[in-house]
Formats: sequence, structure tokens, C-alpha cells
Amino acid sequence: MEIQHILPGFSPKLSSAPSFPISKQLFSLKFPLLSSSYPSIQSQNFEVPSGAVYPMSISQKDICSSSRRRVSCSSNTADPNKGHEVRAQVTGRRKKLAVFVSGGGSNFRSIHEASKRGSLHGDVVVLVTNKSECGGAEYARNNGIPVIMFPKAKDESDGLCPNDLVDTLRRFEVDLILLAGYLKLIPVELIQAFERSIINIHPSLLPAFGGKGHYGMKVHKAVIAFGARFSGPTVHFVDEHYDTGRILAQRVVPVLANDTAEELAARVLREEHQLYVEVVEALCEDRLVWRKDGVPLIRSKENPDEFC
Ligand SMILES: Nc1nc2c(c(=O)[nH]1)N[C@@H](CN(C=O)c1ccc(C(=O)N[C@@H](CCC(=O)O)C(=O)O)cc1)CN2
Ligand SMILES: NCC(=O)N[C@@H]1O[C@H](COP(=O)([O-])[O-])[C@@H](O)[C@H]1O
Repeated sequence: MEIQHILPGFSPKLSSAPSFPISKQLFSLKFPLLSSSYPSIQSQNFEVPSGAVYPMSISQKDICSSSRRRVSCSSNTADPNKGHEVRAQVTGRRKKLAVFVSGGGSNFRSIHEASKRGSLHGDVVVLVTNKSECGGAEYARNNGIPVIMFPKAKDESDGLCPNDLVDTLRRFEVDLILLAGYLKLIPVELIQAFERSIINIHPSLLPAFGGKGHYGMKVHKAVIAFGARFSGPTVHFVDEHYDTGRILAQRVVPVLANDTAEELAARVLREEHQLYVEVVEALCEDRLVWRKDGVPLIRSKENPDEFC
């Protein structure tokens, strides 16, 4: 496949990674520059949201210089003449977002806050939950965001069936569905109705530590029990199974020898809040590109030939 090694820089060369003192601070992996041994990618055809296909060349520069490179690759461009930042203008209609939660909703809050401060070109128009009294639902009600129940739970009086949920989200004119700590299986009716428009954030480096039974603290306990040295959040597209959809973005954090599951969870969650906001900002700015082999990529805001 002509783009077999397009992103080798993403795999950390651990032999060159510096050793870290046992401390609770984050570190950034240095990703190797793309060496000349990798086939150069001169021009590839990519699908773009409008469906048009146009050649795009990807130079052999280091596509991501560190694990902490912002997905949006910094949207501000300082104007030397004016001495202040000039935010790149975003055109097009603001995207309408539906967020699905089951718990506290800290990722939901991060996205809503980014929308309110203007860095995210979209609005949360509806919250969906299976737990009417969860923290995410309370936050939505306190911020005037409609809350709908799905699926219909035994101990809940109301709730929608899959087809009614699709109809309801269509009435809200939803463009993008964001799962954020939602613990139920998304039905195939929704996946078919919102093709390539449902993403999820998972608290491990998929495909490791994913699938049925892998949620919340269970994930972090398994990471520690297996002795994994790295973990971190994954944002992926949602298909009909748990955590098997195409990976869109990841961040890496260290797993320290004396970590508790709670300490690891907190370290990963901090990265989740940043990563999810940056990914949703990119999607709201139509910076998503589908590689010919079906892998989704996020185009850099600074240089359309670079990917995050
Ligand atoms: N069709 C899909 N639906 C959902 C996905 C997905 O990738 N495809 N992601 C999950 C989120 N998730 C991991 O990121 C996840 C959530 C829940 C479970 C799980 O095992 N749930 C239990 C029920 C838990 C409960 O009710 O408290 C179960 O199904 O037995 C695994 C992974 C959201 N939906
Ligand atoms: N497999 C799904 C899963 O485990 N999701 C995880 O649930 C937490 C929700 O936190 P939040 O409600 O504060 O956003 C997050 O850590 C998210 O990655």
C-alpha cells in the first residue's frame, strides 16, 4: 500500500526516550523524524468531507514532533506588525453537537466551555444520557441544554427507542455525536443514520484495554495490572462494536511504577480534556481527511500538508 508508513513518527523510539525519575509529572515523548528510509509520500488522494478528492502531498517532515503536539497545531498566527495574535478565521456554519454521557461529564463540560469561549466552532444542542440524575445531565440542565434519555432504562420512567432517538437528533439538526463517558452500546440504527459522525473518547491506547467490560476505573486497573508503561486517551470513530472503530487521535502518558489506578486515571483525564476539545475543534472546522485505506487524519491548521 502506497501509504504503508505515512506516520512512523507516531511510534516512539523508546531506545532514545530519556529515562524518567519516579515523579508524577507528565513528560513528552520525542518522536523520531521521518528518516529517509521511509517511502516518501508525494501525492495521495484523500477523501475530503465534501466528497471531492484532490491530490495532497505530505512532505517527509516530522508529522508530530512530540506526543503533546496540539491536534490543532496552534490556531493562532501572531501578526509581527501588530504584535498580537490573529486567530485564523473559521468560515461555515457552526456545527450542532449531541453529547452522550453516563457519569460526571467532565469531558462534556470541557467541550461546552470551549464552545462558549469561541475556540470551538460548534454548539452542544442536546445531551443524551441513560442516567437522568448523573452529573453531566445536571450540568446540561443548569446550562439550558435539553436532556433526553436513551435507552429506556428499567428504573427510569421515560426513554427513547433507537428509531425515535434518530428522529429526535434529526430534529435537533445534529451534525456530530460525541460520546463522553457513555456506558451503553450505540445501536446500529444510530450508526447508520450518522455515518462517520459519531466519535468516542476511551481512556486507554486502543486497541489495548478496550471492548466490553472496559470502562472507567476498570481500564486503569487493567493497565496497571498488566504492567503497561504507557497509557493515554484515544479518540475514535464509533462502529457497531465497543472500541473497534477507526482511531482518530491519541495522547501518551507514562504509567509510573507506584501509580494507583486513581492517579493514572487523573493523569489520563487531564489529557482527555485537551485532546477531545482539540479533535472536536478540528472536526467543526472540517479539518478531517480520510486516507484511502480508511484511516481518518486531522489536517494541521497551520499547514494543510501536515497531519496531527
Ligand atoms: N456501538 C458502540 N457503542 C459504544 C462505544 C463504541 O465504541 N461502539 N463506545 C462506548 C464507550 N466505551 C468505551 O469507550 C464503553 C462503554 C461501556 C462498556 C461496557 O462494557 N458497558 C457495560 C455496561 C456498563 C453499565 O451499564 O454500567 C456492558 O455493555 O456490559 C464498554 C466500553 C459507548 N458505546
Ligand atoms: N469506555 C468508556 C470510558 O471508560 N470512558 C471514560 O469515562 C470517563 C468519563 O469521564 P467524564 O464523565 O468526567 O467525562 C472518561 O475517562 C472516559 O475516557
